[in-house]
Amino acid sequence: MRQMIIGNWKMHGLRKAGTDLASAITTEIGTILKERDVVLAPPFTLLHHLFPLLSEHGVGLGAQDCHAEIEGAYTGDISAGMLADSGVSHVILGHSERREHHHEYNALIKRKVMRAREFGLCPVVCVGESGRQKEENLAEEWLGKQITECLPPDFDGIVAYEPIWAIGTGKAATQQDIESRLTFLHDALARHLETDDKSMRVLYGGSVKPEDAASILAVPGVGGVLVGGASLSARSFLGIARAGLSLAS
Ligand SMILES: O=C[C@H](O)COP(=O)(O)O
Repeated sequence: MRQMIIGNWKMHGLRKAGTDLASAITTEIGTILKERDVVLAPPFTLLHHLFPLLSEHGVGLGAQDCHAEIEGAYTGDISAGMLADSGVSHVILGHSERREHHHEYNALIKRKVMRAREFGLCPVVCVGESGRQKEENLAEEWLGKQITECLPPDFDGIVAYEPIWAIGTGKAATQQDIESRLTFLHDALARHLETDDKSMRVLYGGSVKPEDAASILAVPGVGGVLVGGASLSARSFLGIARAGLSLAS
């Protein structure tokens, strides 16, 4: 399975800075794309603007959320159809920052996942436990619930394991922690989707940096990484995207 590297810019990037960042990344992405898939998820305001550049270089365009309804009186919201119309291929759903600041819950995320599929978008569904749940040994119960409640039975998208305690803290989970959680998630997915196929892409996200990317990407079962802060610099994002690859320059 090809690994996927997604850069989630979150609420960063005015037009000039975003264009410069995307240009610096696409200029050097060619050899990386021979071995890995790369998606950039800028803020909504840059989607339409960056689509031509990214598509010309084979980089996917990701959004950071969509509404669960097709259209309607939802001031400030963006529909899955609008994303598809702007060239978006992937949409991040259920990120812990959306769950926290926009009170998103599993049943709503599931509706968004189904809507995204309806419009041909690949959902990247985030799951992850809090520090407290980890300490109290409740992580697996929580992750299992997120899998069964967020994903429809015919789910064919991507899951991103993002422990909340690792996001934006500068301290990624250990290789052992990632491996054991990913084993759990692959099993939970197979049970929920009633399949023996455990090759679904499950990404890791949470303080991934160029210096530890190779070891994270080498963990068995890791389908790639979802990168936040380090995706805001071309140098660090490219460092992560090429980590562990033996690329002829
Ligand atoms: O979507 C990305 C994750 O929230 C990780 O963010 P981070 O790399 O800044 O910790």
